[in-house]
Amino acid sequence: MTDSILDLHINDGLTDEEIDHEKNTYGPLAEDVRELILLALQTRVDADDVARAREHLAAAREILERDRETGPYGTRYNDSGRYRTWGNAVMGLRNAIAPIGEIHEEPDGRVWADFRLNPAYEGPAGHTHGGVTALVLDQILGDAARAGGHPGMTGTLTVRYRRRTPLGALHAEARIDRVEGRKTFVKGHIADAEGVCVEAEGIFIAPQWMIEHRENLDTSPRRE
Ligand SMILES: CCCCCCCC(=O)SCCNC(=O)CCNC(=O)[C@H](O)C(C)(C)COP(=O)(O)OP(=O)(O)OC[C@H]1O[C@@H](n2cnc3c(N)ncnc32)[C@H](O)[C@@H]1OP(=O)(O)O
Repeated sequence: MTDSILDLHINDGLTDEEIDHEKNTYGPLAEDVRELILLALQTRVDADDVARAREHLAAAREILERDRETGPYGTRYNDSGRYRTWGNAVMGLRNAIAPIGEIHEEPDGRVWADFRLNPAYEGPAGHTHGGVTALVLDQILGDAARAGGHPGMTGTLTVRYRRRTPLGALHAEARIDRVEGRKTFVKGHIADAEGVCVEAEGIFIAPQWMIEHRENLDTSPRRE
């Protein structure tokens, strides 16, 4: 387990220009697929049109499969310190299910994101699935720990659902509460326009392997 995490931290030697090219090539593809996920849920066209659309999708899949990787994306970086976690389930640029585009880090340690959850994230009718809000909070709280200089794995995440979280425009934020040795305690929440919907507290623990290999890991503020 430990080795596989370190094995997936790879300096792939790309130039900044090559990274920008990849970003401009594959980012819009993920956007299109994100839109397709919603369309699969919402389209009302008839069976013939669905069949026709599926033929086009099969053709697109055939093109995309001509040259592909098979494993997880991991964390990739280059010599100028640009870290890419583009497969990340919450904010990966190339991951069509990732609901967050950008997570901001403030000098005072606050980490935040404004994002939208469309109906593909539904749990209770018309509202956000509780597992999705927990997913977002795990990432935001973990990022607050990392941005504050205390990266760790989630040991415990305690989530309190104070009221139903609507779909649509949401805001998430977190900051470090305290640090006790290898354990970092982080607090955060998700809010809609009316106020806080979900609160969370996380304990992020730096395992020994992470401390030993810290200089090679994803602790850079220049993560994208
Ligand atoms: C960095 C970018 C942001 C990433 C955001 C996404 C975050 C994630 O989703 S991470 C994935 C989910 N988490 C995991 O898979 C973690 C799996 N678990 C582990 O790897 C280990 O159990 C880990 C790292 C949590 C603790 O392992 P280890 O370092 O061996 O702990 P150990 O030496 O037993 O205990 C150290 C301290 O932590 C405490 N502790 C151990 N496990 C936990 C836990 N699960 N919860 C709370 N405290 C714990 C111990 O009591 C001990 O405390 P003290 O020092 O006061 O006695």
